[in-house]
Amino acid sequence: MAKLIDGKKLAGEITAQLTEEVSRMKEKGIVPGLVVLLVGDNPASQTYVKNKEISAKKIGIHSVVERIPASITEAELLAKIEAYNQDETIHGILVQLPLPKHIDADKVLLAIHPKKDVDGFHPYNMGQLFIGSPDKIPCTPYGIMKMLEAYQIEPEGKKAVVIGRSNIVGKPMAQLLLMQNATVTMTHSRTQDLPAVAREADILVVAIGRGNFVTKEFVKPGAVVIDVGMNRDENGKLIGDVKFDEVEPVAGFITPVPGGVGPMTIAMLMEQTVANARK
Ligand SMILES: NC(=O)C1=CN([C@@H]2O[C@H](COP(=O)(O)OP(=O)(O)OC[C@H]3O[C@@H](n4cnc5c(N)ncnc54)[C@H](OP(=O)(O)O)[C@@H]3O)[C@@H](O)[C@H]2O)C=CC1
Ligand SMILES: Nc1nc(=O)c2c([nH]1)NC[C@@H]1CN(c3ccc(C(=O)N[C@@H](CCC(=O)O)C(=O)O)cc3)C=[N+]21
Repeated sequence: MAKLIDGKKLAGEITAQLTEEVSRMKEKGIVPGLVVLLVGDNPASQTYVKNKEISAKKIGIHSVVERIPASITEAELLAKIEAYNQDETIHGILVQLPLPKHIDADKVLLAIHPKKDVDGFHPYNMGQLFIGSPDKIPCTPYGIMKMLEAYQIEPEGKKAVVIGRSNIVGKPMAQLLLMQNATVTMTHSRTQDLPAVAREADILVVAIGRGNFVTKEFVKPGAVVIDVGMNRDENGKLIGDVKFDEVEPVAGFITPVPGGVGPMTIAMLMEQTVANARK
């Protein structure tokens, strides 16, 4: 049976440390501030934003959530971002993705000041990551690296396979594993014989967005399986991309959904916001 990687517990420990640190910062008159801009009423986004709000409150981060109607124009949204770029009480700006179709997400991410880009999605921060000197790191892959570290899983020399090549998860994930000297294979929807490729992995990271897609045929016995997926089944229950009950007996380590990668993503967002206020 696989050992469970408890993201929720680890995120709780990180949150507790941040809470202490923020109370010390407040004695010096510093209050970390985070703004989340949520455009439209994507129900999935609402849950994430709610969890971020709860976590920020717990830590003592000044948290602003702007719920903006989908009818906002691109120019109006860019103006809001510019105002937060100038606002000294705000150390982190996050624009929840996806955005409505009439708004160019690339333009929006480019408008966030790289120093306040606690998501690590700005092309400057992405570039820094890919040349090997990161400052802000995309929170989901960053949280995954923290989980590996906490469970003493050493990527060096291991074969890592990443399924999914999005800018927010798959690509930065592969880069972080590469920086830790793993031998990394990136796979996607055009990969031929994906189960055979995945079966080579000592560390398998799955970020596809299809419930229960990864079955035991994808997993080498003893492998570390990290499930990024957040999907709803026919009953509305939250499920990962990995068929947990089937893979768990084969894997060496596995992350659950919920309680795995999700809480760590939020913890890293808080960490990068506090780090910014510290500077
Ligand atoms: N827990 C967390 O904190 C987070 C969870 N998520 C979740 O992770 C999942 C992935 O998110 P994200 O990276 O944004 O997704 P995207 O939809 O942006 O990308 C999905 C990737 O999966 C690949 N893919 C799709 N179908 C297959 C297939 N049948 N075989 C192989 N590869 C496939 C796509 O390939 P191609 O490029 O060829 O189209 C693409 O590269 C979602 O469930 C999302 O909700 C996302 C962010 C944070
Ligand atoms: N600019 C931007 N940055 C993001 O980081 C970002 C985004 N846009 N868009 C959407 C994805 C998704 N995402 C999640 C974060 C936390 C949970 C999370 O807290 N999950 C919990 C509970 C979920 C629940 O119970 O509903 C868990 O897995 O245990 C999930 C998903 C961040 N994303």
